[in-house]
Amino acid sequence: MLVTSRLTYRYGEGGPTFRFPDLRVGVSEPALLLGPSGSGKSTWLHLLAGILTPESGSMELAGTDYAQLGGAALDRFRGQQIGLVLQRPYFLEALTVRENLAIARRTAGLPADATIIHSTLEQLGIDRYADRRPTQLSVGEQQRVMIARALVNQPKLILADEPTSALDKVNAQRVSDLLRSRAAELGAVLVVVTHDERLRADFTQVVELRPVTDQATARVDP
Ligand SMILES: Nc1ncnc2c1ncn2[C@@H]1O[C@H](COP(=O)(O)OP(=O)(O)OP(=O)(O)O)[C@@H](O)[C@H]1O
Repeated sequence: MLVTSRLTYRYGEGGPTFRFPDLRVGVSEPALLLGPSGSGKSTWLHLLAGILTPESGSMELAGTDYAQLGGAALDRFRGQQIGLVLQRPYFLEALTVRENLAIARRTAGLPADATIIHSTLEQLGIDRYADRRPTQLSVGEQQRVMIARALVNQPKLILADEPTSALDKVNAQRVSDLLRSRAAELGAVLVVVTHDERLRADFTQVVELRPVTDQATARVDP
């Protein structure tokens, strides 16, 4: 369960304060955070990912308020508990797909477990690309490798930032299906941030940010 309360963030002194809606997201209740450009979606995702530190508020995952963590403790928590999927793939290009996943595990202080790496690639239908470099794959295949890397540490929270915006309808649906089915299998909470309205029907909770600059408010669909 991910539970956030009264999260706020401000870019520098004098900048607008973003006040984010409280979230309560359980396993098998994936949440979609929608909002137009500039409404603060990426800011929100970066807070949830522990990349930005909130000005105030709490974020609790598996009993830990990680808004209170910093330094090495936050790095370890993020590496082991949170899997991040971004809009555009980025990889260590000199390394193979398999090696990219191994690095993701080692960076989080986990052993590079060949069995887990293989089964993660297999579940995403990309085990045959394990020894290729990511640049030798299509954009859609790279997207699946990025999802595999986000899942390889078996995180408790999967966050995805605009994972489908650059994809056509068929591939967008495939990515949405993969994220939801893998999250359910791992017993992980899934939160997707997007302006892609096509995803709305796939998600249990939809939270909308309004395009306001000094205060972000939301409507929560039951
Ligand atoms: N580093 C920064 N310094 C100051 N202001 C910033 C910074 N990053 C973002 N902002 C501002 O905060 C607001 C929200 O940005 P954010 O990227 O979170 O929006 P978004 O909803 O994700 O937009 P998009 O869909 O276009 O990516 C924008 O007005 C943006 O200009």
